[in-house]
Amino acid sequence: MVQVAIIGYGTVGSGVAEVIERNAESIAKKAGQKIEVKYICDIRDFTDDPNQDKLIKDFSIILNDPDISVVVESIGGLKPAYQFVKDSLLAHKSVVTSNKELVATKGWELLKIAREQGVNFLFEASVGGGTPIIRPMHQCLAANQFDEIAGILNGTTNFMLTKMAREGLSFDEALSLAQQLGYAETIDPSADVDGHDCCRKICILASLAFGRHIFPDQVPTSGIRTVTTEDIALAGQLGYAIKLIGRAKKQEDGRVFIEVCPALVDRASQLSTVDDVFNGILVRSDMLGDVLFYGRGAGKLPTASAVVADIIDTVRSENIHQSLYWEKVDEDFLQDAAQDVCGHYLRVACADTAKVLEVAELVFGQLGRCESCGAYTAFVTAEQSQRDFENARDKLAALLPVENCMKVMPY
Ligand SMILES: NC(=O)C1=CN([C@@H]2O[C@H](COP(=O)(O)OP(=O)(O)OC[C@H]3O[C@@H](n4cnc5c(N)ncnc54)[C@H](OP(=O)(O)O)[C@@H]3O)[C@@H](O)[C@H]2O)C=CC1
Ligand SMILES: N[C@@H](CC=O)C(=O)O
Repeated sequence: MVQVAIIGYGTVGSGVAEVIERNAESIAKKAGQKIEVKYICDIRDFTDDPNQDKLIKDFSIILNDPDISVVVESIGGLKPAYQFVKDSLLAHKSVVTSNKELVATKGWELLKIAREQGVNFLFEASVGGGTPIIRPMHQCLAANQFDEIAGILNGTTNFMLTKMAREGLSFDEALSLAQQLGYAETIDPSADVDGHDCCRKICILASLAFGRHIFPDQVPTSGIRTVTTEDIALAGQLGYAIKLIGRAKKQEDGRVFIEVCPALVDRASQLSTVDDVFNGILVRSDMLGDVLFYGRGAGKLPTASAVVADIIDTVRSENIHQSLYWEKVDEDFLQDAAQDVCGHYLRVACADTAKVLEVAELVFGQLGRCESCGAYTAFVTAEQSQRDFENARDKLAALLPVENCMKVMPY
Protein backbone atom coordinates (compact mmCIF):
# COMPACT_ATOMS: atom_id res chain seq x y z
CA MET A 1 0.00 0.00 0.00
CA VAL A 2 1.13 3.54 -0.79
CA GLN A 3 0.26 6.33 1.61
CA VAL A 4 -0.17 9.84 0.29
CA ALA A 5 -0.72 13.23 1.89
CA ILE A 6 -2.77 16.10 0.45
CA ILE A 7 -1.85 19.68 1.33
CA GLY A 8 -4.64 22.18 0.56
CA TYR A 9 -8.16 20.79 0.99
CA GLY A 10 -10.05 23.19 -1.27
CA THR A 11 -11.65 22.54 -4.66
CA VAL A 12 -8.83 20.38 -6.06
CA GLY A 13 -7.60 18.79 -2.81
CA SER A 14 -11.09 17.67 -1.77
CA GLY A 15 -11.62 16.35 -5.30
CA VAL A 16 -8.44 14.28 -5.03
CA ALA A 17 -9.61 12.71 -1.74
CA GLU A 18 -13.00 12.00 -3.33
CA VAL A 19 -11.60 10.39 -6.49
CA ILE A 20 -9.21 8.18 -4.48
CA GLU A 21 -12.12 7.07 -2.27
CA ARG A 22 -14.71 6.59 -5.03
CA ASN A 23 -12.51 4.73 -7.51
CA ALA A 24 -10.32 2.95 -4.95
CA GLU A 25 -10.60 -0.49 -6.53
CA SER A 26 -9.83 0.45 -10.13
CA ILE A 27 -7.08 2.84 -9.01
CA ALA A 28 -5.44 0.03 -6.99
CA LYS A 29 -5.51 -2.24 -10.07
CA LYS A 30 -3.86 0.42 -12.23
CA ALA A 31 -1.29 1.44 -9.63
CA GLY A 32 -0.50 -2.16 -8.72
CA GLN A 33 -1.24 -1.48 -5.07
CA LYS A 34 -3.76 0.27 -2.86
CA ILE A 35 -3.47 4.03 -2.57
CA GLU A 36 -4.55 5.53 0.73
CA VAL A 37 -4.78 9.13 1.87
CA LYS A 38 -3.12 9.25 5.29
CA TYR A 39 -3.12 13.00 5.93
CA ILE A 40 -4.97 16.04 4.66
CA CYS A 41 -3.29 19.27 5.71
CA ASP A 42 -5.19 22.57 5.61
CA ILE A 43 -5.22 25.69 7.75
CA ARG A 44 -9.04 25.75 7.84
CA ASP A 45 -11.40 23.80 10.14
CA PHE A 46 -13.82 21.42 8.45
CA THR A 47 -16.69 20.44 10.75
CA ASP A 48 -18.62 17.28 9.79
CA ASP A 49 -16.12 16.37 7.10
CA PRO A 50 -15.97 12.60 6.38
CA ASN A 51 -12.15 12.81 6.41
CA GLN A 52 -12.00 14.31 9.91
CA ASP A 53 -9.59 11.62 11.15
CA LYS A 54 -7.04 12.57 8.47
CA LEU A 55 -7.11 16.35 8.87
CA ILE A 56 -4.03 18.03 10.29
CA LYS A 57 -2.75 21.59 10.37
CA ASP A 58 0.98 21.00 10.77
CA PHE A 59 2.82 20.18 7.52
CA SER A 60 5.90 18.95 9.40
CA ILE A 61 3.94 15.80 10.40
CA ILE A 62 3.85 14.86 6.70
CA LEU A 63 7.46 15.78 6.12
CA ASN A 64 8.66 13.67 9.03
CA ASP A 65 6.52 10.62 8.30
CA PRO A 66 8.61 8.06 6.37
CA ASP A 67 5.42 6.22 5.33
CA ILE A 68 4.39 9.13 3.09
CA SER A 69 5.99 8.64 -0.31
CA VAL A 70 3.76 10.98 -2.37
CA VAL A 71 2.69 14.51 -1.45
CA VAL A 72 -0.13 16.21 -3.37
CA GLU A 73 0.17 19.99 -3.33
CA SER A 74 -3.13 21.76 -4.01
CA ILE A 75 -2.73 24.93 -1.95
CA GLY A 76 -1.95 27.17 -4.91
CA GLY A 77 0.29 30.26 -5.07
CA LEU A 78 3.94 30.32 -4.08
CA LYS A 79 3.82 30.84 -0.34
CA PRO A 80 3.98 28.41 1.39
CA ALA A 81 3.49 25.92 -1.49
CA TYR A 82 7.02 26.38 -2.90
CA GLN A 83 8.74 25.67 0.43
CA PHE A 84 6.46 22.69 1.20
CA VAL A 85 7.11 21.17 -2.23
CA LYS A 86 10.84 21.76 -2.08
CA ASP A 87 11.06 20.29 1.43
CA SER A 88 9.02 17.25 0.34
CA LEU A 89 11.31 16.57 -2.63
CA LEU A 90 14.40 17.03 -0.47
CA ALA A 91 12.86 14.56 1.99
CA HIS A 92 12.79 12.07 -0.88
CA LYS A 93 9.03 12.19 -1.47
CA SER A 94 7.51 12.49 -4.95
CA VAL A 95 5.27 15.51 -5.43
CA VAL A 96 2.17 15.88 -7.59
CA THR A 97 0.80 19.40 -8.02
CA SER A 98 -2.00 21.28 -9.78
CA ASN A 99 -0.30 24.60 -9.04
CA LYS A 100 0.65 26.31 -12.32
CA GLU A 101 2.08 29.40 -10.65
CA LEU A 102 4.54 27.15 -8.87
CA VAL A 103 5.51 25.19 -11.98
CA ALA A 104 5.68 28.28 -14.22
CA THR A 105 7.99 30.17 -11.87
CA LYS A 106 9.93 27.44 -10.05
CA GLY A 107 9.56 24.44 -12.38
CA TRP A 108 13.20 24.29 -13.51
CA GLU A 109 14.45 24.30 -9.92
CA LEU A 110 11.95 21.75 -8.58
CA LEU A 111 12.55 19.42 -11.54
CA LYS A 112 16.29 19.63 -10.84
CA ILE A 113 15.82 18.78 -7.16
CA ALA A 114 13.46 15.90 -8.05
CA ARG A 115 16.01 14.55 -10.53
CA GLU A 116 18.82 14.75 -7.96
CA GLN A 117 16.68 13.06 -5.32
CA GLY A 118 15.49 10.32 -7.70
CA VAL A 119 11.82 11.16 -7.14
CA ASN A 120 9.05 12.50 -9.39
CA PHE A 121 7.71 16.03 -9.68
CA LEU A 122 4.52 15.71 -11.77
CA PHE A 123 2.07 18.45 -12.75
CA GLU A 124 -0.43 17.18 -15.33
CA ALA A 125 -3.29 19.15 -13.71
CA SER A 126 -1.36 22.43 -13.88
CA VAL A 127 -2.35 22.88 -17.54
CA GLY A 128 -5.74 22.02 -19.02
CA GLY A 129 -7.32 20.98 -15.70
CA GLY A 130 -8.51 17.46 -16.45
CA THR A 131 -7.45 17.53 -20.10
CA PRO A 132 -4.33 15.42 -20.72
CA ILE A 133 -1.56 17.55 -22.23
CA ILE A 134 1.71 17.30 -20.25
CA ARG A 135 1.99 13.51 -20.48
CA PRO A 136 0.92 13.36 -24.17
CA MET A 137 3.50 16.00 -25.06
CA HIS A 138 6.23 14.41 -22.97
CA GLN A 139 5.54 10.77 -23.79
CA CYS A 140 3.24 10.24 -26.80
CA LEU A 141 4.89 12.99 -28.87
CA ALA A 142 8.42 12.17 -27.70
CA ALA A 143 9.56 11.44 -31.28
CA ASN A 144 8.62 14.94 -32.43
CA GLN A 145 10.19 18.37 -32.41
CA PHE A 146 7.63 20.97 -31.41
CA ASP A 147 6.95 23.90 -33.73
CA GLU A 148 4.03 25.66 -32.11
CA ILE A 149 1.45 25.50 -29.32
CA ALA A 150 -1.68 27.64 -29.31
CA GLY A 151 -4.52 27.21 -26.94
CA ILE A 152 -7.54 28.24 -25.02
CA LEU A 153 -5.95 27.52 -21.66
CA ASN A 154 -8.17 29.30 -19.19
CA GLY A 155 -11.56 27.76 -18.44
CA THR A 156 -12.89 30.78 -16.53
CA THR A 157 -12.41 33.33 -19.33
CA ASN A 158 -13.64 30.89 -21.96
CA PHE A 159 -16.74 30.26 -19.84
CA MET A 160 -17.22 34.03 -19.41
CA LEU A 161 -16.78 34.81 -23.13
CA THR A 162 -19.24 32.03 -23.98
CA LYS A 163 -21.84 33.35 -21.51
CA MET A 164 -21.34 36.93 -22.78
CA ALA A 165 -21.78 35.76 -26.38
CA ARG A 166 -24.70 33.37 -25.91
CA GLU A 167 -26.67 34.88 -23.04
CA GLY A 168 -25.63 38.53 -23.16
CA LEU A 169 -24.27 38.37 -19.58
CA SER A 170 -22.17 41.30 -18.43
CA PHE A 171 -18.50 40.78 -17.59
CA ASP A 172 -19.21 40.94 -13.83
CA GLU A 173 -22.19 38.55 -14.00
CA ALA A 174 -20.16 36.04 -15.99
CA LEU A 175 -17.21 36.25 -13.55
CA SER A 176 -19.41 35.80 -10.51
CA LEU A 177 -20.98 32.68 -12.07
CA ALA A 178 -17.52 31.26 -12.85
CA GLN A 179 -16.50 31.84 -9.22
CA GLN A 180 -19.63 30.12 -7.90
CA LEU A 181 -18.84 27.10 -10.05
CA GLY A 182 -15.27 26.89 -8.65
CA TYR A 183 -13.61 27.67 -11.99
CA ALA A 184 -12.04 31.01 -11.16
CA GLU A 185 -8.87 31.32 -9.10
CA THR A 186 -9.95 31.91 -5.51
CA ILE A 187 -6.75 33.64 -4.43
CA ASP A 188 -7.09 36.25 -7.17
CA PRO A 189 -9.67 35.96 -9.98
CA SER A 190 -7.83 38.72 -11.83
CA ALA A 191 -5.28 35.99 -12.53
CA ASP A 192 -7.93 34.56 -14.87
CA VAL A 193 -9.40 37.69 -16.43
CA ASP A 194 -6.08 39.51 -16.87
CA GLY A 195 -4.45 36.55 -18.59
CA HIS A 196 -1.88 35.59 -15.91
CA ASP A 197 -3.27 32.09 -15.45
CA CYS A 198 -3.17 31.49 -19.22
CA CYS A 199 0.36 32.96 -19.25
CA ARG A 200 1.56 30.51 -16.58
CA LYS A 201 0.11 27.60 -18.55
CA ILE A 202 1.65 28.58 -21.89
CA CYS A 203 4.97 29.09 -20.06
CA ILE A 204 4.77 25.52 -18.75
CA LEU A 205 3.92 24.08 -22.18
CA ALA A 206 6.57 26.16 -23.96
CA SER A 207 9.23 25.22 -21.37
CA LEU A 208 8.33 21.56 -21.85
CA ALA A 209 8.30 21.85 -25.66
CA PHE A 210 11.45 23.93 -26.09
CA GLY A 211 13.51 22.68 -23.13
CA ARG A 212 14.22 26.05 -21.51
CA HIS A 213 12.37 27.69 -18.68
CA ILE A 214 10.24 30.62 -19.83
CA PHE A 215 9.17 32.86 -16.96
CA PRO A 216 5.71 34.50 -16.91
CA ASP A 217 7.19 37.99 -16.56
CA GLN A 218 8.95 37.53 -19.93
CA VAL A 219 5.63 37.06 -21.76
CA PRO A 220 3.54 39.95 -23.21
CA THR A 221 0.16 39.29 -21.56
CA SER A 222 -3.26 40.88 -21.81
CA GLY A 223 -6.63 39.58 -20.64
CA ILE A 224 -10.28 39.95 -21.58
CA ARG A 225 -11.30 43.11 -19.68
CA THR A 226 -11.23 45.17 -22.90
CA VAL A 227 -13.49 42.76 -24.81
CA THR A 228 -17.02 44.19 -25.07
CA THR A 229 -20.29 42.57 -26.10
CA GLU A 230 -20.06 44.74 -29.25
CA ASP A 231 -16.66 43.18 -30.07
CA ILE A 232 -18.16 39.71 -29.65
CA ALA A 233 -21.12 40.60 -31.91
CA LEU A 234 -18.96 42.29 -34.58
CA ALA A 235 -16.42 39.46 -34.57
CA GLY A 236 -19.34 37.05 -35.06
CA GLN A 237 -20.63 39.08 -38.04
CA LEU A 238 -17.12 39.00 -39.54
CA GLY A 239 -16.99 35.18 -39.12
CA TYR A 240 -14.88 34.88 -35.95
CA ALA A 241 -15.15 33.97 -32.27
CA ILE A 242 -13.18 35.84 -29.60
CA LYS A 243 -10.98 33.65 -27.39
CA LEU A 244 -8.19 34.26 -24.90
CA ILE A 245 -5.23 32.63 -26.61
CA GLY A 246 -1.85 31.60 -25.21
CA ARG A 247 0.64 30.75 -27.94
CA ALA A 248 4.30 29.92 -28.34
CA LYS A 249 6.00 29.45 -31.70
CA LYS A 250 9.51 28.43 -32.60
CA GLN A 251 11.08 30.82 -35.13
CA GLU A 252 13.48 29.91 -37.94
CA ASP A 253 16.43 31.35 -35.97
CA GLY A 254 15.60 29.03 -33.05
CA ARG A 255 14.10 31.73 -30.86
CA VAL A 256 10.57 31.45 -29.49
CA PHE A 257 7.72 33.92 -29.86
CA ILE A 258 5.29 33.71 -26.94
CA GLU A 259 2.27 35.80 -25.92
CA VAL A 260 -1.17 35.82 -24.30
CA CYS A 261 -3.95 37.99 -25.72
CA PRO A 262 -7.64 38.01 -26.58
CA ALA A 263 -7.85 37.26 -30.28
CA LEU A 264 -10.21 36.48 -33.14
CA VAL A 265 -10.36 32.84 -34.19
CA ASP A 266 -11.91 31.92 -37.54
CA ARG A 267 -15.26 30.14 -37.19
CA ALA A 268 -13.86 27.45 -39.52
CA SER A 269 -11.12 26.64 -36.99
CA GLN A 270 -11.66 23.87 -34.44
CA LEU A 271 -10.37 26.18 -31.71
CA SER A 272 -13.35 28.50 -32.28
CA THR A 273 -15.73 25.71 -31.26
CA VAL A 274 -14.11 25.26 -27.83
CA ASP A 275 -16.72 26.83 -25.56
CA ASP A 276 -17.76 27.05 -21.89
CA VAL A 277 -15.19 25.87 -19.35
CA PHE A 278 -13.51 23.65 -21.93
CA ASN A 279 -9.90 24.09 -22.98
CA GLY A 280 -8.56 23.39 -26.47
CA ILE A 281 -4.84 23.14 -27.12
CA LEU A 282 -3.39 22.90 -30.61
CA VAL A 283 0.07 21.32 -30.71
CA ARG A 284 2.00 21.46 -33.97
CA SER A 285 5.01 19.17 -34.29
CA ASP A 286 7.25 18.02 -37.13
CA MET A 287 6.24 14.36 -37.44
CA LEU A 288 2.60 14.29 -36.33
CA GLY A 289 1.55 17.71 -37.65
CA ASP A 290 -1.42 19.21 -35.80
CA VAL A 291 -3.20 17.63 -32.87
CA LEU A 292 -5.90 19.23 -30.74
CA PHE A 293 -6.39 18.38 -27.07
CA TYR A 294 -9.88 19.18 -25.82
CA GLY A 295 -11.51 18.78 -22.44
CA ARG A 296 -12.58 20.36 -19.16
CA GLY A 297 -10.03 22.97 -18.12
CA ALA A 298 -11.16 23.50 -14.54
CA GLY A 299 -13.44 22.15 -11.82
CA LYS A 300 -13.10 19.83 -8.84
CA LEU A 301 -13.36 16.30 -10.22
CA PRO A 302 -11.91 16.90 -13.72
CA THR A 303 -8.80 18.47 -12.18
CA ALA A 304 -8.60 15.83 -9.47
CA SER A 305 -8.69 13.10 -12.13
CA ALA A 306 -5.45 14.49 -13.60
CA VAL A 307 -3.84 14.74 -10.15
CA VAL A 308 -4.77 11.15 -9.31
CA ALA A 309 -3.44 9.95 -12.67
CA ASP A 310 -0.08 11.49 -11.70
CA ILE A 311 -0.22 9.72 -8.32
CA ILE A 312 -0.87 6.41 -10.09
CA ASP A 313 1.96 7.14 -12.51
CA THR A 314 4.46 7.82 -9.77
CA VAL A 315 3.35 4.78 -7.77
CA ARG A 316 3.71 2.37 -10.66
CA SER A 317 6.82 3.92 -12.22
CA GLU A 318 9.81 1.71 -11.87
CA ASN A 319 11.86 4.47 -13.40
CA ILE A 320 11.65 8.07 -12.42
CA HIS A 321 10.62 10.47 -15.21
CA GLN A 322 14.16 11.73 -15.78
CA SER A 323 13.27 13.14 -19.20
CA LEU A 324 10.47 15.35 -17.87
CA TYR A 325 12.87 18.20 -17.47
CA TRP A 326 13.85 21.66 -18.65
CA GLU A 327 16.62 24.04 -17.73
CA LYS A 328 17.00 27.66 -16.81
CA VAL A 329 19.33 29.44 -19.21
CA ASP A 330 20.53 33.00 -18.91
CA GLU A 331 20.64 33.95 -22.57
CA ASP A 332 17.42 35.45 -23.93
CA PHE A 333 15.85 33.20 -26.53
CA LEU A 334 12.51 34.95 -26.90
CA GLN A 335 11.60 36.83 -30.07
CA ASP A 336 10.66 40.50 -29.86
CA ALA A 337 6.84 40.84 -30.02
CA ALA A 338 7.13 43.70 -32.56
CA GLN A 339 8.24 41.14 -35.17
CA ASP A 340 5.17 38.92 -34.94
CA VAL A 341 3.16 38.85 -38.18
CA CYS A 342 -0.65 38.76 -37.91
CA GLY A 343 -3.91 40.18 -39.24
CA HIS A 344 -5.80 42.55 -36.93
CA TYR A 345 -9.38 43.38 -36.04
CA LEU A 346 -10.21 47.02 -35.39
CA ARG A 347 -13.41 48.50 -33.94
CA VAL A 348 -14.16 52.14 -34.64
CA ALA A 349 -16.82 54.27 -32.90
CA CYS A 350 -18.52 55.33 -36.12
CA ALA A 351 -21.68 53.81 -37.62
CA ASP A 352 -20.92 55.06 -41.15
CA THR A 353 -19.50 51.87 -42.69
CA ALA A 354 -18.70 53.43 -46.08
CA LYS A 355 -16.72 56.25 -44.44
CA VAL A 356 -14.80 53.87 -42.16
CA LEU A 357 -13.93 51.63 -45.11
CA GLU A 358 -12.76 54.55 -47.22
CA VAL A 359 -10.50 56.00 -44.50
CA ALA A 360 -9.24 52.61 -43.29
CA GLU A 361 -8.27 51.58 -46.84
CA LEU A 362 -6.15 54.74 -47.17
CA VAL A 363 -4.14 53.50 -44.19
CA PHE A 364 -4.24 49.70 -44.46
CA GLY A 365 -4.70 49.19 -48.22
CA GLN A 366 -7.55 47.07 -49.55
CA LEU A 367 -9.69 45.47 -46.84
CA GLY A 368 -12.13 42.62 -46.97
CA ARG A 369 -15.41 42.80 -45.09
CA CYS A 370 -16.49 45.67 -42.93
CA GLU A 371 -19.40 45.18 -40.49
CA SER A 372 -21.37 47.52 -38.30
CA CYS A 373 -23.33 47.01 -35.10
CA GLY A 374 -25.06 49.90 -33.32
CA ALA A 375 -22.66 52.82 -33.14
CA TYR A 376 -19.62 50.80 -34.23
CA THR A 377 -17.94 49.53 -37.37
CA ALA A 378 -15.27 46.82 -37.45
CA PHE A 379 -12.97 45.29 -40.04
CA VAL A 380 -9.98 42.95 -40.33
CA THR A 381 -6.63 43.88 -41.89
CA ALA A 382 -4.24 41.78 -43.94
CA GLU A 383 -1.25 40.22 -42.14
CA GLN A 384 1.61 42.55 -41.25
CA SER A 385 4.25 42.82 -38.54
CA GLN A 386 3.14 44.13 -35.16
CA ARG A 387 5.42 47.13 -35.60
CA ASP A 388 3.86 48.06 -38.99
CA PHE A 389 0.37 47.45 -37.64
CA GLU A 390 0.90 49.76 -34.67
CA ASN A 391 2.15 52.55 -36.95
CA ALA A 392 -0.89 52.17 -39.22
CA ARG A 393 -3.29 51.95 -36.27
CA ASP A 394 -1.89 55.21 -34.87
CA LYS A 395 -2.43 56.89 -38.25
CA LEU A 396 -6.03 55.65 -38.36
CA ALA A 397 -6.62 56.76 -34.77
CA ALA A 398 -5.72 60.31 -35.82
CA LEU A 399 -8.59 60.18 -38.34
CA LEU A 400 -11.23 58.01 -36.67
CA PRO A 401 -12.06 57.04 -33.05
CA VAL A 402 -10.45 53.57 -32.84
CA GLU A 403 -11.82 51.90 -29.70
CA ASN A 404 -10.35 48.42 -29.72
CA CYS A 405 -8.07 46.17 -31.72
CA MET A 406 -7.16 42.50 -31.43
CA LYS A 407 -5.02 40.04 -33.33
CA VAL A 408 -6.56 37.54 -35.75
CA MET A 409 -5.11 34.07 -35.20
CA PRO A 410 -3.78 32.13 -38.16
CA TYR A 411 -5.32 28.83 -36.95
N1 LIG B 1 -10.07 25.04 -9.13
C1 LIG B 1 -9.72 24.53 -10.32
O1 LIG B 1 -10.57 24.20 -11.16
C2 LIG B 1 -8.27 24.32 -10.64
C3 LIG B 1 -7.28 24.75 -9.81
N2 LIG B 1 -5.97 24.52 -10.15
C4 LIG B 1 -4.90 24.95 -9.25
O2 LIG B 1 -4.90 24.11 -8.11
C5 LIG B 1 -4.47 24.85 -6.96
C6 LIG B 1 -5.55 24.77 -5.89
O3 LIG B 1 -6.72 25.37 -6.40
P1 LIG B 1 -8.12 25.29 -5.65
O4 LIG B 1 -8.32 23.94 -5.09
O5 LIG B 1 -9.12 25.84 -6.60
O6 LIG B 1 -7.89 26.35 -4.45
P2 LIG B 1 -8.71 26.47 -3.09
O7 LIG B 1 -8.52 27.86 -2.61
O8 LIG B 1 -10.09 25.96 -3.28
O9 LIG B 1 -7.95 25.46 -2.10
C7 LIG B 1 -6.72 25.73 -1.48
C8 LIG B 1 -6.81 25.29 -0.04
O10 LIG B 1 -5.52 25.37 0.55
C9 LIG B 1 -5.69 25.98 1.82
N3 LIG B 1 -4.44 26.53 2.30
C10 LIG B 1 -3.98 27.80 2.25
N4 LIG B 1 -2.80 27.90 2.88
C11 LIG B 1 -2.49 26.67 3.34
C12 LIG B 1 -1.42 26.15 4.09
N5 LIG B 1 -0.42 26.92 4.51
N6 LIG B 1 -1.44 24.83 4.41
C13 LIG B 1 -2.46 24.06 4.03
N7 LIG B 1 -3.53 24.51 3.31
C14 LIG B 1 -3.54 25.79 2.97
C15 LIG B 1 -6.75 27.00 1.57
O11 LIG B 1 -7.29 27.53 2.77
P3 LIG B 1 -7.84 29.08 2.74
O12 LIG B 1 -9.03 29.06 1.86
O13 LIG B 1 -8.13 29.38 4.17
O14 LIG B 1 -6.72 29.91 2.20
C16 LIG B 1 -7.75 26.17 0.78
O15 LIG B 1 -8.56 25.38 1.62
C17 LIG B 1 -4.20 26.27 -7.47
O16 LIG B 1 -2.84 26.37 -7.80
C18 LIG B 1 -5.03 26.36 -8.73
O17 LIG B 1 -4.48 27.27 -9.65
C19 LIG B 1 -5.61 23.87 -11.28
C20 LIG B 1 -6.56 23.41 -12.14
C21 LIG B 1 -7.98 23.65 -11.92
N1 LIG C 1 -8.84 29.22 -12.99
C1 LIG C 1 -8.36 28.21 -13.86
C2 LIG C 1 -8.53 26.89 -13.20
C3 LIG C 1 -7.68 25.90 -13.76
O1 LIG C 1 -6.53 26.01 -14.01
C4 LIG C 1 -9.15 28.23 -15.16
O2 LIG C 1 -10.19 28.88 -15.17
O3 LIG C 1 -8.73 27.64 -16.16
